[in-house]
Amino acid sequence: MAELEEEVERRQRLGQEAAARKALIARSYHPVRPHIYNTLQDEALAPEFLAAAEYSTSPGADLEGLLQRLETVSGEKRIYRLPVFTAPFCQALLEELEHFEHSDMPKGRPNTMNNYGVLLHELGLDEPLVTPLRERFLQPLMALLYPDCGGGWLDSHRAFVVKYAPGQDHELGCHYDNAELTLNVALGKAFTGGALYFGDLFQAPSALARPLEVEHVVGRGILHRGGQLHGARPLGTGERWNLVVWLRASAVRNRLCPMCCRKPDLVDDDGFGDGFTREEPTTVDACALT
Ligand SMILES: O=C(O)CCC(=O)C(=O)O
Ligand SMILES: [Fe+2]
Repeated sequence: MAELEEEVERRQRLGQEAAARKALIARSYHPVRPHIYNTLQDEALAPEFLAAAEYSTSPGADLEGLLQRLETVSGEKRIYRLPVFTAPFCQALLEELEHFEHSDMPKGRPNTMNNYGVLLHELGLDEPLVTPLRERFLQPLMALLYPDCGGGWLDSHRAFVVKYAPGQDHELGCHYDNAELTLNVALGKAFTGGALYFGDLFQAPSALARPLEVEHVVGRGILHRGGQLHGARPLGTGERWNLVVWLRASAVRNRLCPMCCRKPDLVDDDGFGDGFTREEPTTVDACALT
């Protein structure tokens, strides 16, 4: 019980501590690639990603048409893949993240399973990079791919970078995300191993019976439902940095918390918090299992 109480208190402090780190970083951190902090430009995005997003916003766009513009990794598990950023943008983002990692700035870690990596909102990258990525590009794509999981109702996110390297974290246990939908982009560097494995939705009876192995491809992003059980195999060689964006739809999660599967009991928090809102939920067609 004491351990549990301590964990509850730790989680209650997270929002305030993150806000304090963000303020300190904004005051004293000097980026090495300042252009990363400018508003996201189309030039940073892979042509395939731009084309898929543009198609998704065009009149008459449908799922079948979109599926011709991206790779279906598993139709049954509804896992898809497509290039997201250009190689030079991946490189610049990696250089910036590595520079920050080596700085003496305070760092909030992505979650209890990752001891390295960075929370993008603490670095000040939410407003210029992740929010436009979600609103302009991911939302139309996700609305066609996952209309039943809030894909058309995304209104917040939690974005972070996970890092695996020799002597640091090297694998990730099986889990489901605190997200309706997830984008996971392999930024680099060069590595072997580290494949993702996917089971079924976590509510399914034998959800991890026959996992599907999915190798990362540098520059490409994997799209999946947050509730799909998954983990990362051990890193072989090299260093792996991935950008993970947990996408949230308050219209879905306000009704049922995706972590505890109960009606949420809310407390105030800073920023996006965990993506819940106090507004009357919009009516969406969501399946309780997704
Ligand atoms: O290591 C990876 O690429 C997966 C990361 C992940 O699933 C997560 O952070 O939620
Ligand atoms: Fe995950």
